[in-house]
Amino acid sequence: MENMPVCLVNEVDTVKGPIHFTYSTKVKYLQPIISMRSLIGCRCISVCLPGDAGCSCAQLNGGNLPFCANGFIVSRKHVLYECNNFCSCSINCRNRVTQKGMNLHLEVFKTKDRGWGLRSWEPIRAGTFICEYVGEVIDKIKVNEYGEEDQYIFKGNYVDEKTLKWNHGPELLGEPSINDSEISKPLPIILSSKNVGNVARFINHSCSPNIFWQPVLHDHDEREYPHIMFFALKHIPPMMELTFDYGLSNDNVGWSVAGARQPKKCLCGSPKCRGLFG
Ligand SMILES: C[S@@+](CC[C@H](N)C(=O)[O-])C[C@H]1O[C@@H](n2cnc3c(N)ncnc32)[C@H](O)[C@@H]1O
Repeated sequence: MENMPVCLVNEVDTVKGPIHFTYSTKVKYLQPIISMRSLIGCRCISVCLPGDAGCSCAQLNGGNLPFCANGFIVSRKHVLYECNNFCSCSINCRNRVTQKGMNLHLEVFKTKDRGWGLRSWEPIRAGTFICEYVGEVIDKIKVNEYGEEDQYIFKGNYVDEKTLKWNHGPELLGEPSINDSEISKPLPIILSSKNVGNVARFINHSCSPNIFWQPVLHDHDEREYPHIMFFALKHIPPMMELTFDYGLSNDNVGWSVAGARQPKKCLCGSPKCRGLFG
């Protein structure tokens, strides 16, 4: 179903594979995409160019394009707009990255103490698109019903647009971070990949993560329901586990929250481990 096959490897015990779930490359929304607000296309010929005042997609991204020519993300936004079906630019436009799907040889592997995890056969450069968090959108009203037992819930916090710096995400350019805890708000979208999901459901938490998520719109314009796309925060050697920071719901630190109602004991092994996550 993916551009590249995904391997499943267990060198730790005799378990054959994860508990059954339906693999999907598409988010299951509460309503069909066709009934959602649609994006407006740009009028660029061939490809969009950075800094083009006439490109409406660049304007939606604050006046510039969020990807460099070879597809690495160079700016983080509250929501990032890719070019879409209504744009006149070609599929080769640099502002079409995540919509093309994942392009890495990823492997789901059994960790010693944290269930299954995800890693890549190839080295990954900082800023590379990795994969989307695919799941079923959960009705906010019903989240308590789901949340209790569901370790595959994705909930995120985002930083207010006014305070979001161009290079927000300290390790992307090696600058100090701003204190998220005082200014982060919950992202409206909540996803569960318990029953329907993709490789992203196997990404474990780390207090020193090597990937981050970014909300992206490319096939509808409902800002409340962006796609959650993962990118490399730093250069990642082959076979190193891919991890993101689930955050800690109690004190709102970090960008995202996943897991059970109560924070869990963290086994990430980082020297900067906070001890708990979720
Ligand atoms: C979204 S799932 C990740 C995939 C999961 N390891 C599996 O086997 O399906 C989240 C769950 O993985 C485990 N987990 C993830 N990161 C962990 C960490 N740093 N320490 C301990 N357990 C972790 C916890 O059980 C958590 O609720």
